Amino acid sequence: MDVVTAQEMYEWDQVAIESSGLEGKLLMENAGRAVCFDLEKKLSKHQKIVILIGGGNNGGDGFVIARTLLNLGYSIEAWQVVPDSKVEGGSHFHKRLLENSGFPLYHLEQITEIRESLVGADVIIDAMLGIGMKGRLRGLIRQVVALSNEQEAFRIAVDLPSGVPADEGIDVDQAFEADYTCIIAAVKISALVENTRVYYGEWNVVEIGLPVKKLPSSTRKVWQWEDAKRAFPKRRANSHKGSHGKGLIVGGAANMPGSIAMSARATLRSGAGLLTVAAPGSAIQNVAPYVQEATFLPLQEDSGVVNGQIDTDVSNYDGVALGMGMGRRLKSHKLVEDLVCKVESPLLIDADGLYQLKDILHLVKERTNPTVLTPHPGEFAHLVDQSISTIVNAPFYYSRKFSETYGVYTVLKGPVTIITAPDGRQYVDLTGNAGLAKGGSGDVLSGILLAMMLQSNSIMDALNIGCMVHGLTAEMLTESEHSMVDLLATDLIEGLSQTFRTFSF
Ligand SMILES: NC(=O)C1=CN([C@@H]2O[C@H](COP(=O)(O)OP(=O)(O)OC[C@H]3O[C@@H](n4cnc5c(N)ncnc54)[C@H](OP(=O)(O)O)[C@@H]3O)[C@@H](O)[C@H]2O)[C@@H](O)CC1
Ligand SMILES: [K+]
Repeated sequence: MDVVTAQEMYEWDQVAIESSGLEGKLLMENAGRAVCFDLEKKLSKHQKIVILIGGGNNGGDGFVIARTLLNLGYSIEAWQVVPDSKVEGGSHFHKRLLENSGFPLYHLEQITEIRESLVGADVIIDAMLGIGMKGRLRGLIRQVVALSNEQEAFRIAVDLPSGVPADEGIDVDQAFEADYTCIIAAVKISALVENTRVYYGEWNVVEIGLPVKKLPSSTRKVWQWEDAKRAFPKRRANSHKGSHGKGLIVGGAANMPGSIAMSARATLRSGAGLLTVAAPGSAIQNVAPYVQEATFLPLQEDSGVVNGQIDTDVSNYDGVALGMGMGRRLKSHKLVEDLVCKVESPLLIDADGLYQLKDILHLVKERTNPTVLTPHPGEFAHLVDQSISTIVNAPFYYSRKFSETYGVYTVLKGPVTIITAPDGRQYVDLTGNAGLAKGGSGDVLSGILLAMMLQSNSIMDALNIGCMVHGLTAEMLTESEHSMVDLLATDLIEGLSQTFRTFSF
């Protein structure tokens, strides 16, 4: 499933029209009909449905939707909310088709004319503005949006809720608050970004007949079940413990043994062949009983906190994860720097390890082996010197810029997790739920990611599968024995078995 900006969407439409001869009017017919067939599962013929139609091509879709639903016998009141002079091209063609089919079309000139209809509506469909919206909502459409939002009716948006831009990083002061959005052809970035995704409600993407083979390939995609099926590492019947990677986890502190213990147990539960945990000796005694399958390496410590370099040869490992539960004391800085320079296998850095990284990003950039950073928005904001709100409102831009600048894989965690490769390719993970918004779930994720990195030939596949496994486990557990309230990070680890059973492709 592709994720596009407004400009990319226009380019797709252009390719469709120019290279395959698909006329704009036909595309609009396809789009409108695809939306109707998707909406049929949400609508009933007893409902009073008001459809609001704007002047651009989004409005053009609206004329097709009104005509198709009327033909199907739905009770539709169609309102054109802009003057006739604004309805041009394909939209004008479909407006005439609606009228020539013998259906009424109401013209809105003042907000008071539509009040009664909106108050009495069971469903309001917004086909006023799509990817062509610019700036803040204005004029009569702004009033219509405000009045629609006050109603009890079920609100549906076509392609985008009016008032929401397609792109990220743009403030919204008012927009149609949809319960459901039927997105046309490809997910628009704003459906995945914190300040705008709330306006979409639930959403689905409909196919409209674009010539997929001719379209420029998108560098942003939603990671889906079929992707996991293709990429999930297979365990061969004749494999042994060495076939599934030898991992090292470095972190922990005497007063926080839980973090590294959870990471380690999650790594083991996710199929790693062998695991060593390097932590201050005072932490190991509390970690060991929880991960009996691991071996341990005591680190130099000072009052329960790592202090100094690592003495062991780290070239023996196939993958290293660093930082969980290590604390932010200056003493641990040397260890982080040491590992960034010495680790020749893929290196994942999380949590407190990220905190120590800001001054040594130039060393990260010099690494020739893959580096994976797994920040939440707060940690990422600290790394890139931006505010958290700037990051969460333009996460695609900032994570791509960061990954490209430092040559790292970035897993920007959140309700929507964005995974970016050093070459700028991005995948979005939509699994998981609010049950994960708890201390420890990040530690579990790091453990799963390390295990996947040990078992896969592709870091990008490993990260995407790991995020999906983590999110699906939360979903499965909250559908069965747990709720989002009580779910703990440790429950996730024990729930992994259930998820991996469904991954036995
Ligand atoms: N391209 C294709 O072939 C296909 C496109 N498709 C569909 O077309 C949509 C894109 O259509 P689009 O490009 O016509 O833009 P659109 O979203 O209708 O907006 C333009 C209108 O908005 C108005 N307006 C702008 N800002 C405003 C504001 N702040 N406040 C108020 N008004 C504002 C602007 O008015 P003006 O600025 O001219 O006064 C103009 O009237 C896309 O989302 C999808 O639904 C599908 O059918 C598949 C084929
Ligand atoms: K719309």
